[in-house]
Amino acid sequence: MIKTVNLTKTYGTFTALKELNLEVQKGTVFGFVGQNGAGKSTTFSILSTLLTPTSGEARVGGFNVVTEQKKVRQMIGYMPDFFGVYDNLKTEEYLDFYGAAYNLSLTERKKTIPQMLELVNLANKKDSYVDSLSRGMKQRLCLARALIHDPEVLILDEPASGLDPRARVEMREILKELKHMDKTILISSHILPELSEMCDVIGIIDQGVLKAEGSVAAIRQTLQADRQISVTVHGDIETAIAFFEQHAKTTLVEVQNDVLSFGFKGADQEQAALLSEAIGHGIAVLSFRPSETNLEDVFMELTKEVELT
Ligand SMILES: Nc1ncnc2c1ncn2[C@@H]1O[C@H](COP(=O)(O)OP(=O)(O)OP(=O)(O)O)[C@@H](O)[C@H]1O
Repeated sequence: MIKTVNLTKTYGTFTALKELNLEVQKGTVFGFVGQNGAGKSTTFSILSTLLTPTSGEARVGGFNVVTEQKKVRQMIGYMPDFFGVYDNLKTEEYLDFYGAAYNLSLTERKKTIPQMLELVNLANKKDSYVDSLSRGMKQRLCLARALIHDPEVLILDEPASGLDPRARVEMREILKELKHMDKTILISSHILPELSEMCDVIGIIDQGVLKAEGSVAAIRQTLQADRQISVTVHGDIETAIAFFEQHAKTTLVEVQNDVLSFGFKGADQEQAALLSEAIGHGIAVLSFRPSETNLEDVFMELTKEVELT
């Protein structure tokens, strides 16, 4: 549904986005994670046809975002990170205005607008002025606006930013509903747990470069992030210390209260092999426990790498 090939955007000598290659399948919820300035909004603006790439290509539903803008715009609903609302309009009028802008007939608007207001939990606010709405409500109204022409693809730039925890939960529930409606959703955030829960695939971007892409579990595995392994043995701990110290994939072996721990860099398979080797060496392993790498650690690991280069 969405494909970018070597997508690049430069501002003068500054590269905001560097050779981004993305592929998002229909019906997928894709989470774009990165710190401020990583290049998320730049990517979303290009996909929404609002910004022209310097080089490379981007397609939505097979249509080129530069040469087939009209077709792309019909396919997407875009919710920018900063949005303006027309304060002197009532919510229903506001959606009517956008519906008309998308060439929906009066009959279509009369049918669609109540459905959209229902979907974003604003049915009881249809006669309220936009400026009387809370931030969370305004954000949901903008989501309804992005949905007014029933687009197949939704591009949501930090839809939960600035919302209190309750409003975030509400937003998340609406997005779950949209997922069930088989929309393809691209959503950005710098808050990882929020995305990991509701996205099928996550892409981590840093300084314009896509550092990793895949399911949360796959990202952890591909990165082979350093993990900490704790081992307890029955009997001779000295042999175990010597074994783990000489092993090529372990670092910083230490013992505390009869628990041996060390750093380990390797994939799951190699970790399993290490345990077999230890047993093969006659070490009576009682427990062998790797620490859980959470998404936050993965993210920190990735961005640390970039700072070092
Ligand atoms: N018009 C512009 N001129 C020059 N630099 C720009 C312009 N727009 C964006 N940038 C720079 O490009 C980089 C990427 O910005 P972008 O807005 O895509 O980041 P982001 O990941 O969306 O961050 P945020 O979460 O803060 O919105 C930033 O360093 C930003 O300062």
